[in-house]
Amino acid sequence: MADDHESSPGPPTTAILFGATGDLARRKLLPGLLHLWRSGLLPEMRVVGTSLDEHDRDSFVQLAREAVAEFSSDELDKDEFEEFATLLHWAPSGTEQLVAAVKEAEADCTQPHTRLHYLSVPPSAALSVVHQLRDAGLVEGSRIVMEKPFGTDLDSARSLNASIHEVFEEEQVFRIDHFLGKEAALNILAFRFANGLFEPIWHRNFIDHVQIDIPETLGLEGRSAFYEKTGAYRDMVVTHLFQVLAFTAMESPVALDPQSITEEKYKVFRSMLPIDPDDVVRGQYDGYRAGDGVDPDSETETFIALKCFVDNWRWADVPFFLRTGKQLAEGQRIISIAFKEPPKSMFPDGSGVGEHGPDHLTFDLADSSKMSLSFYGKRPGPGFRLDKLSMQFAMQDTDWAGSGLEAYERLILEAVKGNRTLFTTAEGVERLWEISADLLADPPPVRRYAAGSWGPNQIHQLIAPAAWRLPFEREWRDPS
Ligand SMILES: NC(=O)C1=CN([C@@H]2O[C@H](COP(=O)(O)OP(=O)(O)OC[C@H]3O[C@@H](n4cnc5c(N)ncnc54)[C@H](OP(=O)(O)O)[C@@H]3O)[C@@H](O)[C@H]2O)C=CC1
Ligand SMILES: O=C1O[C@H](COP(=O)(O)O)[C@@H](O)[C@H](O)[C@H]1O
Repeated sequence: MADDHESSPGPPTTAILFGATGDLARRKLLPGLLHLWRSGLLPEMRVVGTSLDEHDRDSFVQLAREAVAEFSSDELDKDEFEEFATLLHWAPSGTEQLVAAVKEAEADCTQPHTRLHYLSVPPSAALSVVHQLRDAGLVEGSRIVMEKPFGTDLDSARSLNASIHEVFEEEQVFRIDHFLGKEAALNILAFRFANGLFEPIWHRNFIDHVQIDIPETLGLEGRSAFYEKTGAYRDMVVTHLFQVLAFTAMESPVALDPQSITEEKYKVFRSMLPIDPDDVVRGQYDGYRAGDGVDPDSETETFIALKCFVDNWRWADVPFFLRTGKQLAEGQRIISIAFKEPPKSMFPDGSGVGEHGPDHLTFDLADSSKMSLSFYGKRPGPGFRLDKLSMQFAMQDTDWAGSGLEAYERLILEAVKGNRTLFTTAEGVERLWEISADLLADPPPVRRYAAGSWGPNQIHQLIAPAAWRLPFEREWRDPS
């Protein structure tokens, strides 16, 4: 990342999209590839789509046209679709058909293309695709993007990694976690390591606790059969929330390069204590069991809140509270760092100090980054009455508004360039399953919660005497 700035174009690329008719491909990958091509970041591109569906080139182009019309946020991308369509090819299922389609796609190319195999398929299909690529002779010099979840526990993750390594070198494997491609997540690194202000207080002497809170309002429309085997812990925590935790907790990397960042993240994972099932609240929203493909007695959690610890010199005894779930009251993605209260207060009882929780710093991981520093200040007027005030920053309010790449676009570009900085490694993934073993073996009971609520009541005991920062007492200020 340091040498190869993201604004430089990637090499000529053939993106081979397995699962090209699926939800992720339609919502993110096809619009993202079009955007990368149109913006000149992947100017020499071919796309080969494939899935188990019966398609040909024309019907695939039509599917991509509809996907772009529905999901692309950039009107110009929509306008230029027809030219992009000439770069699309379809491979009917079968190894020979795949080889033929890649050959056809690259027939008019004047330079060698980097082949990027994107496995946007259900986890159960991933290994068969890996073996198909081996049989098709499409492994050498290529890169492979693997979607989460990477296994369902330690044994399955080890076995999946071992099987992948029989075909691909680890350097060719890009395990994607799209939260690591979010502009706002990367801004945590900038904020922490490009400024002198906060890093000196970024540890247990000054920080009381950390919250990583990602409630979602959406339910499981069309995904309940997949989700029933996955649940909130595997879908969100062992993936996105722990990765975000690593960015928040890691030591300063030696450089902005894959090895340095990966080393520091892995040190965080190694320092994490095993998740104690007594520190976990699981929930399931009313109505989940009626979903297609869901067991009527399902114990799958659609909500999880937990307390965990990074047991190193910087963070020993500082609780990290994580929460995420479906069908909750609000959709938010925040990290909130709560500072310790002053040891003594000169302010008399009733002055308001501490009444609204600790002073804290909040990062909003929404597509356009926001940050807020909440602190106590004096209310204007007679006497000495204190209230919570805040300094807020919104990227949307700068000249850079709208110039970022969407997370999948950034990660596809980095994978094509062979830059592994923002991807997870086999050992990192395995360590996260290792600390999850006690919880997976002995999960606490699933408690019901009403759709549209904030989850089961037990979440308040989990975090007491602190309180969840969400729902916010005050809204983010509208920058405009
Ligand atoms: N959807 C999302 O928002 C996110 C998804 N992911 C991950 O992305 C992956 C895909 O998810 P999603 O798009 O939602 O799933 P879908 O079920 O919507 O799509 C899966 C796609 O894979 C195809 N497929 C299934 N088996 C094979 C196979 N053996 N060879 C080739 N293609 C195959 C399906 O084809 P057919 O329809 O013909 O069966 C379909 O096109 C999963 O690993 C998921 O965990 C990760 C983050 C977010
Ligand atoms: O990977 C996943 O992420 C989404 C949330 O991602 P976002 O970028 O839309 O916030 C989540 O809804 C989904 O269940 C999960 O599989």
